[in-house]
Amino acid sequence: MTNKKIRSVLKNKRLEMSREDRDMGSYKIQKKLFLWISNIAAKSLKIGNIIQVTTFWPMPLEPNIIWLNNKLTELDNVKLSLPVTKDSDKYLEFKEWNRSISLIKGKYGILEPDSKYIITRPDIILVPTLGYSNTGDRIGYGSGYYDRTLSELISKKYRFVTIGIAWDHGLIEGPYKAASHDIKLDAIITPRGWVKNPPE
Ligand SMILES: Nc1nc2c(c(=O)[nH]1)N(C=O)[C@@H](CNc1ccc(C(=O)N[C@@H](CCC(=O)O)C(=O)O)cc1)CN2
Ligand SMILES: Nc1ncnc2c1ncn2[C@@H]1O[C@H](COP(=O)(O)OP(=O)(O)OP(=O)(O)O)[C@@H](O)[C@H]1O
Repeated sequence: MTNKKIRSVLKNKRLEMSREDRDMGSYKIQKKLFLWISNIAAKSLKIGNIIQVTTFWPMPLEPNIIWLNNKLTELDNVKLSLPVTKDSDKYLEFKEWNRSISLIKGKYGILEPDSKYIITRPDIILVPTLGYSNTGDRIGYGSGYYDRTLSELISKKYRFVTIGIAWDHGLIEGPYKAASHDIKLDAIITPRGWVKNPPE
């Protein structure tokens, strides 16, 4: 199957989810992720480190992680940022977000921070993921924003952990042949749990 075909199959499966499945699934993802991130934050707090977490503001059919985003603002040593698309190129910028920074509609109707401060070195990146394999391959909407942005961070030798956030049905059946530009996710979480375990 081509990536285009996989995308359309997965988008249809996503459309077929009931409101209850979406709500319960989002709840499970957020609960596990909050536990994982707050554990890391607690360890880092002891050594006085701040954790930069790049999350995303969900689109209507994606796992709804708004509760998580708000909850993470309560952790003292966690700083959040959200992806912002630019008109000039297809790289994402990660802009600082907290409860006193308002969100404004950007491209594709996605909410983005109304802030000027760009985070260049995230520690943890939550990546919206439409399709995935058990070994961390990822399919997004096909514009390559995350592949481009992550490969740039890797080329700068920055160290960070990527967590794909997906629905259970996003598992790609059969062998998946990744493109050379595809960046593997370090871990993937779905309502059922971790598909690929995160480090630590
Ligand atoms: N919540 C969220 N934020 C994100 C992304 C994402 O996938 N999800 N992105 C990931 O790169 C970036 C924005 N890039 C995007 C690229 C393409 C489409 C897109 O093709 N949208 C379809 C409909 C999507 C859907 O079916 O829900 C469209 O507009 O027709 C959306 C976002 C950064 N922010
Ligand atoms: N590092 C890169 N440099 C230049 N172009 C890239 C890079 N990564 C991906 N692309 C281009 O982006 C396009 C989309 O890639 P791909 O189909 O892998 O997207 P995706 O991972 O599904 O989408 P997204 O990251 O937007 O959610 C392709 O045409 C690809 O050539």
